[in-house]
Amino acid sequence: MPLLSIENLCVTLGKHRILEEIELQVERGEIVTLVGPNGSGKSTLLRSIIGSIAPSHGRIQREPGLKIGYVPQRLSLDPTLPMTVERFLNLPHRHSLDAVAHALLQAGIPGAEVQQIASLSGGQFQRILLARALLDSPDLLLLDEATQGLDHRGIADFYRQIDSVRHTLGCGVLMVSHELHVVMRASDRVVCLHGHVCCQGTPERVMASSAYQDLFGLDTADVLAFYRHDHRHSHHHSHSAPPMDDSIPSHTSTTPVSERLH
Ligand SMILES: Nc1ncnc2c1ncn2[C@@H]1O[C@H](COP(=O)(O)OP(=O)(O)OP(=O)(O)O)[C@@H](O)[C@H]1O
Repeated sequence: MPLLSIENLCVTLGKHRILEEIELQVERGEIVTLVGPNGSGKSTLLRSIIGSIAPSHGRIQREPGLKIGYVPQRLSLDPTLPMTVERFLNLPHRHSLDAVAHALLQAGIPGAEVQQIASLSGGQFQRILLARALLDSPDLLLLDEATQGLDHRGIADFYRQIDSVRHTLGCGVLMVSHELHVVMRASDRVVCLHGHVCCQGTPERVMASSAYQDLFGLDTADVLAFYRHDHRHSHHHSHSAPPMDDSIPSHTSTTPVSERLH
């Protein structure tokens, strides 16, 4: 049984139908990324999965006992409020010192317990949010644009951490991202959303689909070229600096693309 199975999900907010007939599954150990233009319903879908938005139709089946870790798109804290990382991670429930230390390690920011939240950089704070989501060893990790505001290196590091976490925990990952270049390297499967699922499948197949190209336009060719650049070969550099390779190993899932054109 998949960790998560969504069938014919429809969501209406106010008078507007935001999501239409969504079909989606996430298996243990896979990274699935939702891409789509602004307002296409990505956050709404994640919020439906965590149960904060009720579907108007369809169903969301979770593996029995499924533990979900969620990194929201935005979390603003009052910067004048003195609060250590440890205290923040113990809200709303207390965790053991060991559990906090372990989550920080898994999130790639070990030993940050005593730091003040207000003193953290954007990238460090994103890792604290990731640590918070990892505290209960989730079976499914949901990330809503967790890398927004990070620079190129920070984004690559963050996705590398996610890849490591899914191997260590064996969890499934469903994430929303606008960073198409990185997404295509970091995901096993990509789901292109525009109110409905336009297409889904392996990154390369999704990028080659006309539904995806209609949504993302001409830039697609560049992304595809980037993705196809095979980093298993070696680079020859004439200088001693390390190669500028922020890539995350691509995966070889053979999931076929499914496509619906509207
Ligand atoms: N509580 C709400 N009531 C009414 N409409 C809402 C509500 N929340 C979101 N919407 C609308 O639902 C649509 C989808 O929003 P959502 O945040 O899911 O999109 P998104 O794909 O995550 O966008 P972005 O990439 O900009 O974050 C938008 O048109 C938004 O205005």
